[in-house]
Amino acid sequence: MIRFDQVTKQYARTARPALNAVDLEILRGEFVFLVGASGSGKSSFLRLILREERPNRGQIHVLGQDLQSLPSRKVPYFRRNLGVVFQDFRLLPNKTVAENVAFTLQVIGKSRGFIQEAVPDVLQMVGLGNKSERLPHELSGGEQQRVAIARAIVNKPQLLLADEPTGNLDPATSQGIMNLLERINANGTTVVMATHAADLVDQMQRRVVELSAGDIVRDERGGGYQTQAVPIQAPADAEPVARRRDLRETGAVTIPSTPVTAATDLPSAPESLRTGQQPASAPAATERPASAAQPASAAQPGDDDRDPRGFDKPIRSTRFDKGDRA
Ligand SMILES: Nc1ncnc2c1ncn2[C@@H]1O[C@H](COP(=O)(O)OP(=O)(O)OP(=O)(O)O)[C@@H](O)[C@H]1O
Repeated sequence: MIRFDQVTKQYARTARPALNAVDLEILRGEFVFLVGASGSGKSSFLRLILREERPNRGQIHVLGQDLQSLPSRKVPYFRRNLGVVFQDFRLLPNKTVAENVAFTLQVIGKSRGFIQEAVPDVLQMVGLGNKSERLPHELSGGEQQRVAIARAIVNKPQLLLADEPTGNLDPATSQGIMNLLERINANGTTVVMATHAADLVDQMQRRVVELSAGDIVRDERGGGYQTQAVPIQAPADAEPVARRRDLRETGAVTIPSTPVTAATDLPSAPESLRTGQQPASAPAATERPASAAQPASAAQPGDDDRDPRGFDKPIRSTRFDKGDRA
Protein backbone atom coordinates (compact mmCIF):
# COMPACT_ATOMS: atom_id res chain seq x y z
CA MET A 1 0.00 0.00 0.00
CA ILE A 2 2.74 2.45 1.06
CA ARG A 3 6.46 1.72 1.09
CA PHE A 4 9.27 4.11 1.92
CA ASP A 5 12.78 2.84 1.19
CA GLN A 6 15.59 4.94 2.62
CA VAL A 7 13.63 8.12 1.99
CA THR A 8 15.36 11.38 2.80
CA LYS A 9 13.64 14.72 2.42
CA GLN A 10 15.57 17.91 3.02
CA TYR A 11 14.00 21.24 2.19
CA ALA A 12 16.05 23.99 0.59
CA ARG A 13 17.93 26.23 2.99
CA THR A 14 17.55 23.87 5.95
CA ALA A 15 20.36 22.45 8.01
CA ARG A 16 18.99 18.96 8.53
CA PRO A 17 16.58 16.64 6.74
CA ALA A 18 12.89 16.66 7.62
CA LEU A 19 12.98 12.90 7.02
CA ASN A 20 16.17 10.96 7.31
CA ALA A 21 16.59 7.66 5.43
CA VAL A 22 13.14 6.49 6.46
CA ASP A 23 12.12 2.88 5.83
CA LEU A 24 8.47 2.12 6.43
CA GLU A 25 5.79 -0.14 5.05
CA ILE A 26 2.08 0.34 5.61
CA LEU A 27 -0.19 -2.48 4.55
CA ARG A 28 -3.66 -2.44 3.09
CA GLY A 29 -6.32 -2.09 5.76
CA GLU A 30 -4.08 -0.68 8.48
CA PHE A 31 -4.90 2.29 10.71
CA VAL A 32 -1.64 4.04 11.49
CA PHE A 33 -1.01 7.00 13.76
CA LEU A 34 1.98 9.20 12.99
CA VAL A 35 3.11 10.89 16.17
CA GLY A 36 6.06 13.00 17.22
CA ALA A 37 6.91 16.49 18.32
CA SER A 38 6.19 19.49 16.17
CA GLY A 39 8.70 19.54 13.33
CA SER A 40 9.48 15.81 13.57
CA GLY A 41 8.44 15.19 9.96
CA LYS A 42 4.82 13.95 10.06
CA SER A 43 3.37 16.36 7.51
CA SER A 44 6.40 15.91 5.29
CA PHE A 45 5.71 12.18 5.32
CA LEU A 46 2.11 12.78 4.21
CA ARG A 47 3.15 15.29 1.56
CA LEU A 48 5.56 12.76 0.08
CA ILE A 49 2.77 10.17 -0.12
CA LEU A 50 0.63 12.71 -1.97
CA ARG A 51 3.51 13.60 -4.30
CA GLU A 52 3.19 17.19 -3.10
CA GLU A 53 6.88 16.93 -2.30
CA ARG A 54 9.57 14.73 -3.77
CA PRO A 55 12.34 13.05 -1.82
CA ASN A 56 16.00 13.92 -2.24
CA ARG A 57 16.90 10.26 -1.90
CA GLY A 58 15.11 6.93 -1.69
CA GLN A 59 12.05 5.34 -3.23
CA ILE A 60 8.39 5.76 -2.43
CA HIS A 61 5.72 3.35 -3.62
CA VAL A 62 2.05 4.15 -3.02
CA LEU A 63 -0.73 1.87 -4.23
CA GLY A 64 1.76 -0.03 -6.34
CA GLN A 65 2.97 3.12 -8.03
CA ASP A 66 6.61 4.21 -7.97
CA LEU A 67 6.17 7.92 -7.29
CA GLN A 68 9.55 8.77 -8.75
CA SER A 69 8.56 7.53 -12.17
CA LEU A 70 5.05 9.00 -12.02
CA PRO A 71 4.82 11.77 -14.63
CA SER A 72 3.44 15.08 -13.33
CA ARG A 73 0.50 14.91 -15.71
CA LYS A 74 -0.59 11.65 -14.06
CA VAL A 75 -0.44 12.97 -10.50
CA PRO A 76 -4.09 14.15 -10.45
CA TYR A 77 -5.20 10.67 -11.53
CA PHE A 78 -2.99 9.05 -8.92
CA ARG A 79 -4.53 11.29 -6.24
CA ARG A 80 -8.03 10.14 -7.07
CA ASN A 81 -7.20 7.02 -5.09
CA LEU A 82 -6.34 9.08 -2.04
CA GLY A 83 -8.59 10.99 0.32
CA VAL A 84 -7.13 13.80 2.40
CA VAL A 85 -8.45 15.52 5.50
CA PHE A 86 -6.83 18.54 7.11
CA GLN A 87 -7.03 20.22 10.47
CA ASP A 88 -8.74 23.30 9.03
CA PHE A 89 -11.42 21.46 6.98
CA ARG A 90 -10.82 23.48 3.77
CA LEU A 91 -14.44 23.55 2.65
CA LEU A 92 -15.66 25.88 -0.06
CA PRO A 93 -17.53 28.51 1.95
CA ASN A 94 -20.00 29.52 -0.74
CA LYS A 95 -21.15 25.98 -1.51
CA THR A 96 -23.61 23.90 0.49
CA VAL A 97 -22.61 20.70 2.21
CA ALA A 98 -23.92 18.64 -0.70
CA GLU A 99 -22.25 20.91 -3.25
CA ASN A 100 -18.92 20.68 -1.46
CA VAL A 101 -19.03 16.91 -1.74
CA ALA A 102 -20.49 16.85 -5.25
CA PHE A 103 -17.84 19.22 -6.53
CA THR A 104 -15.12 16.64 -5.89
CA LEU A 105 -16.94 14.23 -8.17
CA GLN A 106 -17.74 16.84 -10.80
CA VAL A 107 -14.12 17.79 -11.31
CA ILE A 108 -13.18 14.19 -11.99
CA GLY A 109 -15.98 13.86 -14.52
CA LYS A 110 -18.47 11.65 -12.70
CA SER A 111 -21.93 11.54 -14.21
CA ARG A 112 -24.81 13.50 -12.78
CA GLY A 113 -26.60 10.23 -11.95
CA PHE A 114 -23.59 8.91 -10.05
CA ILE A 115 -23.28 12.14 -8.11
CA GLN A 116 -26.97 12.21 -7.24
CA GLU A 117 -26.64 8.78 -5.66
CA ALA A 118 -23.19 9.04 -4.11
CA VAL A 119 -23.54 12.38 -2.33
CA PRO A 120 -26.62 11.56 -0.20
CA ASP A 121 -25.13 8.14 0.56
CA VAL A 122 -21.88 9.51 1.88
CA LEU A 123 -23.57 12.34 3.80
CA GLN A 124 -25.79 9.74 5.44
CA MET A 125 -22.72 7.75 6.35
CA VAL A 126 -21.05 10.67 8.10
CA GLY A 127 -24.27 11.57 9.89
CA LEU A 128 -25.14 14.69 7.91
CA GLY A 129 -27.99 13.41 5.79
CA ASN A 130 -30.27 16.13 7.11
CA LYS A 131 -27.83 19.03 6.68
CA SER A 132 -26.99 18.75 3.02
CA GLU A 133 -28.33 22.22 2.16
CA ARG A 134 -26.44 24.09 4.87
CA LEU A 135 -23.47 26.29 4.16
CA PRO A 136 -20.26 25.48 6.01
CA HIS A 137 -20.58 28.47 8.35
CA GLU A 138 -23.94 27.11 9.48
CA LEU A 139 -22.28 23.96 10.85
CA SER A 140 -20.34 23.15 14.01
CA GLY A 141 -16.62 22.46 13.70
CA GLY A 142 -17.20 18.74 14.04
CA GLU A 143 -19.86 18.84 11.36
CA GLN A 144 -17.56 20.75 9.05
CA GLN A 145 -14.91 18.10 9.55
CA ARG A 146 -17.53 15.44 8.73
CA VAL A 147 -18.20 17.23 5.45
CA ALA A 148 -14.47 17.26 4.75
CA ILE A 149 -14.32 13.54 5.50
CA ALA A 150 -17.37 12.88 3.30
CA ARG A 151 -15.64 14.76 0.51
CA ALA A 152 -12.46 12.75 1.07
CA ILE A 153 -14.16 9.36 0.92
CA VAL A 154 -16.95 9.93 -1.61
CA ASN A 155 -14.79 8.59 -4.41
CA LYS A 156 -14.06 5.50 -2.32
CA PRO A 157 -10.30 6.00 -1.98
CA GLN A 158 -8.13 3.10 -0.97
CA LEU A 159 -6.13 5.36 1.30
CA LEU A 160 -7.21 8.20 3.59
CA LEU A 161 -4.57 10.62 4.88
CA ALA A 162 -5.50 12.83 7.80
CA ASP A 163 -3.26 15.62 9.06
CA GLU A 164 -4.36 16.60 12.57
CA PRO A 165 -8.05 16.09 11.74
CA THR A 166 -9.11 16.77 15.32
CA GLY A 167 -6.67 19.61 15.95
CA ASN A 168 -9.40 22.28 15.96
CA LEU A 169 -12.05 20.28 17.79
CA ASP A 170 -13.01 19.78 21.41
CA PRO A 171 -12.54 16.33 22.99
CA ALA A 172 -16.12 15.08 22.57
CA THR A 173 -16.28 16.18 18.95
CA SER A 174 -12.84 14.70 18.31
CA GLN A 175 -14.12 11.40 19.63
CA GLY A 176 -16.97 11.47 17.12
CA ILE A 177 -14.52 12.11 14.30
CA MET A 178 -12.33 9.23 15.48
CA ASN A 179 -15.35 6.92 15.54
CA LEU A 180 -16.05 7.91 11.97
CA LEU A 181 -12.45 7.33 10.84
CA GLU A 182 -12.47 3.98 12.59
CA ARG A 183 -15.63 3.01 10.73
CA ILE A 184 -14.14 4.09 7.40
CA ASN A 185 -11.12 1.94 8.17
CA ALA A 186 -13.32 -1.01 9.11
CA ASN A 187 -14.93 -0.64 5.70
CA GLY A 188 -11.57 -1.31 4.07
CA THR A 189 -9.87 2.07 3.66
CA THR A 190 -6.31 2.31 4.92
CA VAL A 191 -6.00 5.33 7.24
CA VAL A 192 -2.81 7.23 8.08
CA MET A 193 -3.34 10.00 10.62
CA ALA A 194 -0.79 12.50 11.92
CA THR A 195 -1.79 13.73 15.33
CA HIS A 196 -0.84 15.25 18.65
CA ALA A 197 -4.02 13.98 20.29
CA ALA A 198 -2.47 11.71 22.91
CA ASP A 199 -5.77 10.66 24.43
CA LEU A 200 -7.16 9.44 21.12
CA VAL A 201 -4.02 7.49 20.25
CA ASP A 202 -3.95 5.90 23.69
CA GLN A 203 -7.56 4.91 23.46
CA MET A 204 -7.46 3.47 19.93
CA GLN A 205 -4.47 1.17 20.50
CA ARG A 206 -3.57 1.00 16.81
CA ARG A 207 -0.22 0.96 15.09
CA VAL A 208 1.84 3.97 16.13
CA VAL A 209 4.81 5.24 14.15
CA GLU A 210 6.76 7.85 16.04
CA LEU A 211 9.06 10.32 14.35
CA SER A 212 11.75 12.33 16.05
CA ALA A 213 13.76 14.86 14.04
CA GLY A 214 13.10 12.93 10.85
CA ASP A 215 13.89 9.47 12.21
CA ILE A 216 11.44 6.70 13.01
CA VAL A 217 12.10 5.99 16.67
CA ARG A 218 9.14 3.70 17.31
CA ASP A 219 6.86 1.49 15.25
CA GLU A 220 4.50 -0.30 17.54
CA ARG A 221 1.38 -2.27 16.97
CA GLY A 222 -1.30 -1.47 19.53
CA GLY A 223 0.73 1.44 20.80
CA GLY A 224 0.00 4.56 22.79
CA TYR A 225 1.05 8.15 22.23
CA GLN A 226 3.76 8.41 24.80
CA THR A 227 7.20 8.93 23.32
CA GLN A 228 9.93 6.52 24.17
CA ALA A 229 13.26 7.11 25.79
CA VAL A 230 15.36 3.99 26.31
CA PRO A 231 14.64 0.64 24.65
CA ILE A 232 14.22 -2.42 26.82
CA GLN A 233 14.07 -6.05 25.82
CA ALA A 234 10.77 -7.19 27.31
CA PRO A 235 8.14 -8.18 24.73
CA ALA A 236 5.38 -5.62 24.34
CA ASP A 237 2.72 -8.24 24.97
CA ALA A 238 4.15 -9.11 28.35
CA GLU A 239 2.42 -6.21 30.11
CA PRO A 240 -1.19 -5.19 30.04
CA VAL A 241 -1.75 -1.90 28.27
CA ALA A 242 -2.50 0.09 31.40
CA ARG A 243 0.66 -1.15 33.05
CA ARG A 244 2.72 -0.32 29.98
CA ARG A 245 1.36 3.20 29.93
CA ASP A 246 2.06 3.64 33.63
CA LEU A 247 5.63 2.61 33.08
CA ARG A 248 6.01 5.02 30.23
CA GLU A 249 4.58 7.87 32.22
CA THR A 250 7.19 7.33 34.89
CA GLY A 251 9.81 7.65 32.16
CA ALA A 252 11.34 4.50 33.59
CA VAL A 253 11.17 2.29 30.56
CA THR A 254 10.40 2.19 26.90
CA ILE A 255 8.40 -0.50 25.22
CA PRO A 256 10.09 -2.00 22.18
CA SER A 257 8.32 -1.99 18.88
CA THR A 258 6.10 -4.90 18.05
CA PRO A 259 6.94 -5.88 14.48
CA VAL A 260 4.20 -4.86 12.10
CA THR A 261 4.59 -7.13 9.15
CA ALA A 262 1.98 -9.84 9.07
CA ALA A 263 -0.63 -9.06 6.47
CA THR A 264 -2.74 -11.85 7.89
CA ASP A 265 -3.15 -9.85 11.10
CA LEU A 266 -4.80 -7.02 9.29
CA PRO A 267 -8.50 -6.52 8.96
CA SER A 268 -9.84 -7.68 5.64
CA ALA A 269 -11.32 -5.10 3.34
CA PRO A 270 -15.06 -5.59 3.27
CA GLU A 271 -16.92 -4.48 0.23
CA SER A 272 -19.38 -2.22 1.99
CA LEU A 273 -17.59 1.07 1.44
CA ARG A 274 -16.78 0.21 -2.13
CA THR A 275 -20.33 -0.82 -2.87
CA GLY A 276 -21.82 2.16 -1.09
CA GLN A 277 -23.63 -0.09 1.37
CA GLN A 278 -24.52 1.81 4.51
CA PRO A 279 -22.74 0.88 7.71
CA ALA A 280 -24.75 -0.60 10.52
CA SER A 281 -23.91 1.93 13.19
CA ALA A 282 -24.60 5.64 13.19
CA PRO A 283 -21.89 8.12 14.14
CA ALA A 284 -21.86 9.42 17.66
CA ALA A 285 -24.00 12.51 18.14
CA THR A 286 -21.44 14.45 20.06
CA GLU A 287 -20.98 17.55 17.99
CA ARG A 288 -20.43 20.83 19.73
CA PRO A 289 -20.91 24.35 18.43
CA ALA A 290 -18.18 25.59 16.17
CA SER A 291 -17.02 28.22 18.60
CA ALA A 292 -13.74 26.47 19.34
CA ALA A 293 -13.11 25.66 15.74
CA GLN A 294 -11.39 27.71 13.18
CA PRO A 295 -13.86 28.91 10.57
CA ALA A 296 -13.88 26.96 7.37
CA SER A 297 -12.74 30.01 5.53
CA ALA A 298 -9.30 28.62 4.81
CA ALA A 299 -10.82 28.14 1.39
CA GLN A 300 -11.66 31.43 -0.28
CA PRO A 301 -14.28 32.43 -2.80
CA GLY A 302 -12.88 31.52 -6.15
CA ASP A 303 -11.44 28.32 -4.77
CA ASP A 304 -13.70 26.50 -7.16
CA ASP A 305 -10.85 26.61 -9.65
CA ARG A 306 -8.63 24.67 -7.32
CA ASP A 307 -8.51 21.03 -6.44
CA PRO A 308 -11.55 20.75 -4.17
CA ARG A 309 -9.68 18.57 -1.72
CA GLY A 310 -7.04 21.18 -1.06
CA PHE A 311 -4.14 19.49 -2.78
CA ASP A 312 -2.94 22.76 -4.19
CA LYS A 313 -2.70 24.27 -0.75
CA PRO A 314 0.18 23.29 1.45
CA ILE A 315 -0.80 20.35 3.61
CA ARG A 316 0.57 22.23 6.59
CA SER A 317 -2.40 23.55 8.48
CA THR A 318 -3.02 26.09 11.18
CA ARG A 319 -0.85 25.27 14.10
CA PHE A 320 -2.02 27.47 16.94
CA ASP A 321 -2.48 24.55 19.27
CA LYS A 322 0.15 22.17 17.97
CA GLY A 323 2.83 21.28 20.44
CA ASP A 324 0.58 22.45 23.27
CA ARG A 325 -1.39 19.28 22.91
CA ALA A 326 1.57 16.95 23.19
N1 LIG B 1 8.34 23.94 2.98
C1 LIG B 1 9.30 23.83 3.87
N2 LIG B 1 10.48 24.49 3.71
C2 LIG B 1 11.47 24.37 4.60
N3 LIG B 1 11.39 23.59 5.71
C3 LIG B 1 10.25 22.92 5.92
C4 LIG B 1 9.16 23.00 5.02
N4 LIG B 1 8.17 22.21 5.50
C5 LIG B 1 8.64 21.67 6.63
N5 LIG B 1 9.89 22.10 6.89
C6 LIG B 1 10.72 21.69 8.00
O1 LIG B 1 10.80 20.27 8.01
C7 LIG B 1 10.75 19.78 9.34
C8 LIG B 1 9.57 18.81 9.46
O2 LIG B 1 8.38 19.56 9.31
P1 LIG B 1 6.95 18.86 9.27
O3 LIG B 1 5.96 19.90 8.94
O4 LIG B 1 7.03 17.67 8.41
O5 LIG B 1 6.80 18.41 10.80
P2 LIG B 1 5.50 17.93 11.61
O6 LIG B 1 5.93 16.78 12.43
O7 LIG B 1 4.38 17.74 10.68
O8 LIG B 1 5.21 19.18 12.54
P3 LIG B 1 3.83 19.68 13.14
O9 LIG B 1 3.41 18.66 14.14
O10 LIG B 1 4.17 20.99 13.77
O11 LIG B 1 2.88 19.82 11.99
C9 LIG B 1 10.66 20.98 10.25
O12 LIG B 1 11.97 21.29 10.67
C10 LIG B 1 10.13 22.07 9.35
O13 LIG B 1 10.58 23.34 9.77
